[in-house]
Amino acid sequence: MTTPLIAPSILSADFAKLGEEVRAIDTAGADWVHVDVMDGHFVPNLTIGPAVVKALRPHSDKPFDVHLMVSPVDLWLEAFAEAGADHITIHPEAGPHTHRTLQTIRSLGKKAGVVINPGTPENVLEYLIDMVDLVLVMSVNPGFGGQSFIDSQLRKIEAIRTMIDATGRDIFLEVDGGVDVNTAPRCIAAGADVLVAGSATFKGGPDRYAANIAALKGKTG
Ligand SMILES: O=C(CO)[C@@H](O)[C@H](O)COP(=O)(O)O
Ligand SMILES: [Co+2]
Repeated sequence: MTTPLIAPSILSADFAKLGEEVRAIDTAGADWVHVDVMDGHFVPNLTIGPAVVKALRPHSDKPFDVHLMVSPVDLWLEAFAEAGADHITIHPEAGPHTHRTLQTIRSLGKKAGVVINPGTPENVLEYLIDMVDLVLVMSVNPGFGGQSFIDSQLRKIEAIRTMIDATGRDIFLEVDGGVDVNTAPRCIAAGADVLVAGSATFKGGPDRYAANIAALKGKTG
């Protein structure tokens, strides 16, 4: 089975020592650093802004995968790009002109991604796929870490894998929410190549991060 890239969500890190936590997951084998940005309006939770991303940037050379759960989203693209985001992913529900939003992200020199909520069908990608470098399938409703994986999203991952393969381009297919050692292999079998994992990475504290990430990659120690 393909070895996935692992993107720990720092939403599950110790917020009192975020720089240290980012360094710890980097050393432990994280491939990307997933940053959940929530505005208390698009989703019922409030997290971090561009100043925190900028402060964390020197702590790792790994790509910063910034998941914007913010509406309206366009106002924030430049600030997160300048703060050091490498990937910026947006929800189509978070602004009136998704295609233009993706154009803007790319014009800022960043990889652009669309995030598909559990209740949103994959056909939202039909006229956007030429504009994306990654697709992020939410396997929980956005807003919180530690929720249970929604099984129905596996069928969506399979459908999006077929859509991506038909483009002939390299587009990452990422899954976010409730990913653990049990659900990870199912996501990979369905066609995912990047797994976001918050609780499953950070559980047990820093001494466990390397083993947790290895287990998500399907490598037993
Ligand atoms: O975007 C989100 C939640 O909105 C995620 O990135 C979660 O933070 C993942 O947490 P776990 O489900 O892996 O604990
Ligand atoms: Co996320």
